[in-house]
Amino acid sequence: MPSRLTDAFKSHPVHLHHKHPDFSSLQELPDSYAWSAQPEDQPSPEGPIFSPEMSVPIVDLNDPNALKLIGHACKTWGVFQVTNHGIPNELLDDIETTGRSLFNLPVQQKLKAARSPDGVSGYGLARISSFFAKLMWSEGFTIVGSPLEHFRQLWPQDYAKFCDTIEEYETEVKRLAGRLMWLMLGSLGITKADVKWAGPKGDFKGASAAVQLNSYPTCPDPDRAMGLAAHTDSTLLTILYQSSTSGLQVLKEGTGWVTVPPVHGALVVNVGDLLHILSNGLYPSVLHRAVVNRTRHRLSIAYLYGPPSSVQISPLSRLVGPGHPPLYRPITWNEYLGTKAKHFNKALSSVRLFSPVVNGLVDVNDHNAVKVN
Ligand SMILES: C=C1C[C@]23C[C@@]1(O)CC[C@H]2[C@@]12CCC[C@@](C)(C(=O)O1)[C@H]2[C@@H]3C(=O)O
Ligand SMILES: O=C(O)CCC(=O)C(=O)O
Ligand SMILES: [Fe+2]
Repeated sequence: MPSRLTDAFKSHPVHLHHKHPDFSSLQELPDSYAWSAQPEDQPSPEGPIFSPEMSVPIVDLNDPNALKLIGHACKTWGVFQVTNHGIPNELLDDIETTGRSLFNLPVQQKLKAARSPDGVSGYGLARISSFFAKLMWSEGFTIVGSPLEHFRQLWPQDYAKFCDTIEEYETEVKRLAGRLMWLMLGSLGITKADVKWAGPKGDFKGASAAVQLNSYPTCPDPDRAMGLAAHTDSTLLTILYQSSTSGLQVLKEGTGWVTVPPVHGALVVNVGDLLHILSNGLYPSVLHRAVVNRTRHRLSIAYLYGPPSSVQISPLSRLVGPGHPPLYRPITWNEYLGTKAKHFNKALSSVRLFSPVVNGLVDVNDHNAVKVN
């Protein structure tokens, strides 16, 4: 039987020994949450620099040039924002309300739907927490497929309306993800005939995905705290709704951390590790993180989109040839998630066929796991 996304961590359970925090009771930042500043976090002596080249591109999907603009954004940034994407603002408001209702529940209630160490779905700390000595100022809730089972535990009387919202969002965002896949692949000259696992209609019907609700409560000392530590996503692509509070930052080579400002109704799309592999390294899987703030409880909703979980992903043959050897070995999404659970930010280099140093190639995705303290 082919494996499912829900089986991804069966052989790589992630044990988090941290207590689940009640953020609202913390008036001061406990030492366990105090991250020391990294050199790249220091403000530049000239102050913040703003210019169009320094901003994550915004692409209007109705623009006749969208394909080209997306290709350029993927190559230079690995991330862009989209407008006119077809997901109604009312649905974005509804999913934000659902997320807020969930995270506003008492901790003991949320823990009724806790994610198990070898499971994917449920409430808990970010999976990558186990790689860091310090705790992140956030909590998350992961949903794969139907949220029914967990939502019944959270709201025994009231779960139906919340389930409907999530399911409606999953339908809409899945359609958008398929459309974005063809725009991102199309910008590399890839056609439907090149990607057999996208299905006969090219609709990525068997794709797997997770909805990740992230909550970043108000923080008494935001400059020393970290919402979600720097990471790349183990996906083909991720679609993020970051509501109206900023917090998402992406690392731009040569510039440093760049804030992605919330644009009303826009969604952030980033290249994930598996699209980096498919593109044979042409599109970087962008390193990103979330910072927190003193006065606003920030919510973000990520749609983590990947291939059917047992399809072998490898550099597309059209992008491989003399002078362009395949840079990565084939790997399934489930196997890759296991590799990420073990190696975190070194997961991509662990599936790389050629060492970037030995071959004189610079791998923009050769990030080291940044352990703080
Ligand atoms: C499919 C998945 C990707 C993810 C692990 C997960 O099973 C569901 C949660 C995802 C997430 C969201 C926050 C950041 C991240 C690194 C994490 O800890 O959980 C990603 C994982 C990932 O992309 O590797
Ligand atoms: O909250 C954010 O802005 C980032 C969330 C994120 O990176 C993720 O869920 O993978
Ligand atoms: Fe992410």
